[in-house]
Amino acid sequence: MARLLKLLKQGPVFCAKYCSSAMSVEGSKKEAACIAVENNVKGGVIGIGSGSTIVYAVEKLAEIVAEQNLDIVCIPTSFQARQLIIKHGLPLGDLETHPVLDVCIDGADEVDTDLTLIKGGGGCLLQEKIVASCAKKFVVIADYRKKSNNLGEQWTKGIPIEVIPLSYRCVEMKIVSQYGGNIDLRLSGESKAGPVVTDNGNFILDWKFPSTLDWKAVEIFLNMIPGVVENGLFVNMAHVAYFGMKDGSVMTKERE
Ligand SMILES: O=C[C@H](O)[C@H](O)[C@H](O)COP(=O)(O)O
Repeated sequence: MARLLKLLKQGPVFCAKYCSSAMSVEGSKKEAACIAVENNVKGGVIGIGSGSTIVYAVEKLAEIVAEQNLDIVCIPTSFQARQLIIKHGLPLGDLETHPVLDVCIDGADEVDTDLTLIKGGGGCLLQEKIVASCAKKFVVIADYRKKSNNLGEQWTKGIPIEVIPLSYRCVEMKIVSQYGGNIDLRLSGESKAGPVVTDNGNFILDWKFPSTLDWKAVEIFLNMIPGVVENGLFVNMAHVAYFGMKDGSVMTKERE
């Protein structure tokens, strides 16, 4: 109890839930997702992110919509998100009919102390960034492995960059000549020979950057390269992050 009281006094970083048992990664994703949905969904237009953590958020959303008879519309950020919404019988909308969202909830690959994010580990960064940019509130849900002091400490696969296929070599060269590091074209692996093709028909480059950089400047630089469609840096977008911690607590961090 003393520990809980201490956590509650930590300003914008506080413990929303506490229990003493050790938590698995999946358990911590679920805790973060459930608390985030409980605290941020009151009805309205909801952006649904992509990845494994959002699955728990959609389950919780379906539960509270049924319990409280909430009036919502869900806007997907990917093929996967659309399928999740349909699977749970939630109302499906799009940005054409709902260009302003009340809240968007999504996972992240890494979250630094400024709530700058790396996203796109699952290749969905483009639609995720579009949908999040239309939301009045962008809520991030993540397990404890995603929380870091500096980007690159936890997520070592690099910043995903979605590119028009014919441009990928030129984009690689321009990034490396400006900032260094190294870049891999993301490949499909065993499921198919050749590159990953995104929901939008593009390729993904994964840029292992050499050091901590001015992320806003990097984001702008990347998006100015002809052929780049979007990059996985989300700067000044997240309003709040919920981290499921190893001890079963959920830590909340608001953007200052
Ligand atoms: O492209 C994928 C998305 O950006 C995901 O939100 C991100 O990779 C986090 O996914 P997960 O919740 O599976 O860790």
